[in-house]
Amino acid sequence: MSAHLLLDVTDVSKRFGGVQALDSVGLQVPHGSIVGLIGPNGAGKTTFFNVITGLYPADSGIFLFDGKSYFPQSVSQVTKAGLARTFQNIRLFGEMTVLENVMVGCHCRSKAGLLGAIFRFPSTRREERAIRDKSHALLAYVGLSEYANMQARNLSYGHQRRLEIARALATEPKLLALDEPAAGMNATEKLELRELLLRIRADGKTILLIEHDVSLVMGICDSLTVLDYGKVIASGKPADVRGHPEVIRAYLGQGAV
Ligand SMILES: Nc1ncnc2c1ncn2[C@@H]1O[C@H](COP(=O)(O)OP(=O)(O)OP(=O)(O)O)[C@@H](O)[C@H]1O
Repeated sequence: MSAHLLLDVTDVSKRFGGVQALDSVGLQVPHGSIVGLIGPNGAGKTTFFNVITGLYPADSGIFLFDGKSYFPQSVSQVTKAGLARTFQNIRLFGEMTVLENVMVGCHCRSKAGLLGAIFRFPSTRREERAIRDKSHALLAYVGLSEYANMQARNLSYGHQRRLEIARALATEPKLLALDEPAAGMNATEKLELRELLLRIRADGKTILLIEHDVSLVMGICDSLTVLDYGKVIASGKPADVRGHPEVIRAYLGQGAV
């Protein structure tokens, strides 16, 4: 494994009945980069996310994260290892406030156990205050401070997507995996998202991105991997992938060249 790779997976396969959703897929994500995973509907992108984040067991595959073997067998193990994700269909706690949603993310790094929660030791209270402060800082980072006390379900769609990113960042990930973060956003929200993703990379995080917005993907990704029917059909720099005949045939179409 190359030292500059944060995520290095090879030969990942996953079958659902008669559908080979992933067929010997390999994908490498260098530290500090934004890597895009693209392809037509049903190509296997979300399945790949589900496998690397422990939602679905892979049928086979070799998984290396930050130089170590890792086995994505449960979401909590994967989060602890330093991989956080968002979902194509937003999964916030709608009845909780915006701030509380981020605090939930912080709790996976907290030390207080059940006894601390019941007896409210001074150390537990100190930790709670720190979590609250950190959550406010994260809301400021994604531009949602003014909505901290609003119920999450009342946020606009674009803001809900930003909140999901803040909650994922709260787990202190090395790798942030985003599943179609621009879906349903208007042009202004997409521009703001682009700036946010570039800032996250500039601040030293690594991003793996599924996204159908071709101009966003081409504009911010350092490299791309393209899936079609569960197989990698191309990977490389955006400019090279854009002109790849298989990618044009399967996904981009002639108009994109
Ligand atoms: N839980 C599941 N059970 C059965 N089949 C599934 C399951 N999840 C995905 N599939 C199938 O696996 C294939 C890949 O689906 P997947 O959702 O990973 O594609 P995708 O590239 O993310 O598509 P989209 O861009 O539409 O989100 C599809 O044929 C899909 O129907």
